[in-house]
Amino acid sequence: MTTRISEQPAVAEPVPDTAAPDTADSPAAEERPAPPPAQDESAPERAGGSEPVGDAVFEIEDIAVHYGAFTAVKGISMRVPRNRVTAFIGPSGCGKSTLLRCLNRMNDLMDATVTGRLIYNGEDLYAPEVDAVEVRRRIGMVFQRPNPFPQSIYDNVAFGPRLNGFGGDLDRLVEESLTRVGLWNEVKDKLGDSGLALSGGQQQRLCIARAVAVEPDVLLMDEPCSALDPIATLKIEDLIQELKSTYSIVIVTHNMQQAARVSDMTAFFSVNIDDEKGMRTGELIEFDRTERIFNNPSSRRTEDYISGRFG
Ligand SMILES: Nc1ncnc2c1ncn2[C@@H]1O[C@H](COP(=O)(O)OP(=O)(O)OP(=O)(O)O)[C@@H](O)[C@H]1O
Repeated sequence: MTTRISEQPAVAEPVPDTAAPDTADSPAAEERPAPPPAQDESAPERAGGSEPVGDAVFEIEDIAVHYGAFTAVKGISMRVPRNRVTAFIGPSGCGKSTLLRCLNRMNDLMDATVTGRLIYNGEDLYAPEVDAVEVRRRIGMVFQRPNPFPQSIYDNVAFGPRLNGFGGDLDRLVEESLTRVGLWNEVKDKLGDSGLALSGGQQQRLCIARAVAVEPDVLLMDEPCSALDPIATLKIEDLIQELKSTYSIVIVTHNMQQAARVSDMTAFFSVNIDDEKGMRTGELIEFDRTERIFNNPSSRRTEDYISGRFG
């Protein structure tokens, strides 16, 4: 049974690196051929809008996000399936990261107003009694740039559990978390070394280990490979495939091949330009199985974007 977030004790969450610059995805990663899309018959069909989806971790209902007078996205309705990888793709500025940040109330930390309804495990994520800090523990986030704390590898992973008052075997939890992300063998003899001394790819896996150490329900990833080389990117993509048996994952990516490789469902967003008001507002164009989005999209706008006719 799902624990209600409004019943959870308050804990703190790792500090995000929201100032990370955009970097292009690795060209070599782009060149790797996409594997045949998964034929997962249990994946929901047509999960956008009001269409039913088997088991949704998030039900997004007519969400809009405003930064002051500027409306960044509006009219977003979709149901994000549990224990699947859902990719957000679309041109720069269409609001992918903005929507992602709604899913763990990270937008609360910015000057953003969220309207509409966002249901997480059957509960209104924005209800007054919901503790936003607890939300960010249960819904972890990984950022573009690896952002380990300037502490030891061990302490990076132990940080969240310690804050939560974890009373179990911390050494074991650290080992399990690092094993989960395929980092244990690489770091087991230098757990006291700084997390900042690791390579970029190792740092990103350390950040994922830090996120999973507090046993979240959902992992949000905002272009997690954009600062990594092709080998490190491949490791993170493999890791995402492994983690989805335990977590629901939502990933923002500029890399369409990456979306095709790692995700079960893909949401394509675009920008609606109102020249009269000078407004550029993001909107959801299509949300469907990844296979369908890439092979047989319903919308011409999706097709144009996928085929590179519009960027
Ligand atoms: N903190 C903020 N304050 C004001 N405006 C913002 C803020 N964050 C994003 N925006 C604006 O909201 C719109 C959507 O931005 P967002 O970063 O969500 O898009 P995106 O699709 O993730 O873009 P990209 O692919 O370039 O990262 C943009 O016009 C952006 O300038």
